Parts: sequence; C-alpha cells; structure tokens
Amino acid sequence: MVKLLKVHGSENKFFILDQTLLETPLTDSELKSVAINFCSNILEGADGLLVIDTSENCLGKMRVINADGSEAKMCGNGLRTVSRYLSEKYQLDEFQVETMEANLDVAKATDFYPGVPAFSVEISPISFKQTDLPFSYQHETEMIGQRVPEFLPDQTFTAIAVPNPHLISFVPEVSQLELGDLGQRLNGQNEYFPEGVNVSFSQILDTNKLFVQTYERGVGFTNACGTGMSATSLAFALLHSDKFDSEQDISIFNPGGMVKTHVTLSAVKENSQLRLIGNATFTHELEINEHDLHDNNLTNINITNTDEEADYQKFVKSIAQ
Ligand SMILES: N[C@H](CCC[C@H](N)C(=O)O)C(=O)O
Repeated sequence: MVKLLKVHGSENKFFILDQTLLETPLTDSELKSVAINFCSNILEGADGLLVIDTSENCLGKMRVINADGSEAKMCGNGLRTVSRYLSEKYQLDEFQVETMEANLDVAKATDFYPGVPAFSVEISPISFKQTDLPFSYQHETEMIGQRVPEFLPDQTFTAIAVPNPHLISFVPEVSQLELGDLGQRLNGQNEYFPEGVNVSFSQILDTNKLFVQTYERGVGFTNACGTGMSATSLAFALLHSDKFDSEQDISIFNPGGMVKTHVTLSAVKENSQLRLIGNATFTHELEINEHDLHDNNLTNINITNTDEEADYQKFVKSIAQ
C-alpha cells in the first residue's frame, strides 16, 4: 500500500506523493493522469500534485503538476508542505529541497497558531527577463510598472519569474471579474504569454500589508499562490518603497488566510532574496494499492482525516482584518 497526503498552504490545496516509497516510480504520463484525476475527483479536488523524488544533493526533490496536468517549475505554498513532510520523515528542521531550477533553503518556523505548523522557504531564482518569463510585448525586454492597455486600460503591470511566470498589478480594489478575464485570456492562445502566466492583483492595505488574489496558470482561481505572493512582494518593494519597511516581514492576506514574506532588495534586483513563511497543514492521509496508482484507478482509497483543519480555521478567525 502507498500513503499519500492531502495538504494545504493558505488553503492552496495539494496531494503529496512520495515516489521514493514506491516499488516502481510512476512514469511522467502516469503522473499527469493521476494528478488530473486526484485534483478533479478526490476529496473535492485540489490545485495540484506535489511529487517527491530522491535528490543527489538535497533531502528530497519536489516536482509540481498543476490540476490540468501541466508541470510547473516551482510552487511556494506546496514547498512549505513538502518541507514539513521531509522534516518529519527525516527529523530535521533545516535543509534544502531540490526544485527544477534551484536547491532551495527551507526551515521549520514558529507555529502560526496552536496546531498550525509553519515553514519558511526560499523563493529563487528571480528573473525579469522577457526571455525567462517568457513574454512578448512591443520590444520590451522587461515589464516593470508598465502600462499595458491591451491587458487593462488603467493599470500597470510587472512580470517576474520566480522561476515560474507571474504578472502582477496593484489595484485600488481586486475585481475578480477583471482578474478572471485577464487570467483566462493570458492562459489561452495569446500573443503575450505563449506559455501562460499566473496573474495576481494586489491591494495595498497598509505599510507591509497586502491583499493578493491569483488566477493561476494550469488551475484557475486558487485561495492563495505562494510564488504569486512572493513575486508580488518583490514588485511591492521595488515600486511602492513608501509603503515598504525592509526591516519587517510583509503580511499578505489572501482568500485562504495569510502568509508572510521577507524581501531583501539588492542593487541588482535579480539578486534580491525572497522568503515565504506560512502554514503547512496536512488535512488527510490516504492509502492506495500501488498497482491502482499506476493504473490511475482511484476507486479504492482509504482516507483518514487528520483534524488539523479545525486549528487552521481558528488561525483564520484570529487574523480577521
Ligand atoms: N500554477 C503555477 C504552479 C503552482 C504555483 C502556486 N500554487 C504556488 O503556491 O506557488 C504555475 O503553473 O506556475
């Protein structure tokens, strides 16, 4: 039998599959089918499948499969849950996790609330280059606080890869209608982001206090997007220095709760450092026969509730703005 977990970071929900426990790891096409099936049909679905494999230089390797089966370079909320899983598996509080483009530092952080474990994860590498996102707009090589009437008439936009692609706009108030419309346009056939992009709108609530909502590539609206909130924090530090205190964490409220980020700006903006700190909640333990997993037959799964969600909801009540 194989154990999986259902987890979330700020209610951005995932299944975790530790491939190192399998007799035979799933092939990439099996992973894609299983990710789509789990995310559509099991426990009211999820936003993605986080796959743990062995790593040569780190405690483990994380791969990210979106709900639509597409693979992403990185997942901030997911990395916190994978970090907790590896921390408990190997009894370590500080280590590195291998991701597609970087070995990232992760560490156990102070619980966000009694019964709400938290982890701090590095978000890296950072790029603003048109070729790294990728995007194409006129002859721009970067998009930072740029007017793009073709997206929306009265807003400015910033494109950052961390390293998955993000498009950020600061707005007086988040319009889900406009965010959803732009998110769908830029993740369908379009001339601007040929590989799609995670689109985040952010409202600046106060000094080092933001609200962020994201329409995610490969998923759609999610309750929170860790790399989205991290990229938004960097854009915020660069473009709204009057509201940015570099000594303090930034509190980022989102539809799923709240996380913190820390931005350390560098004169070379790509060398800035980003940390994402937030909950790593395990809501369910699942058990399935390995053959069924390979066959994408999810009809016989034993599911146990961990009861952690109740504590997370107490945390959410405690931060009500
Ligand atoms: N949808 C994203 C991957 C998941 C990122 C998000 N869930 C996070 O927490 O960073 C993409 O295709 O780039």
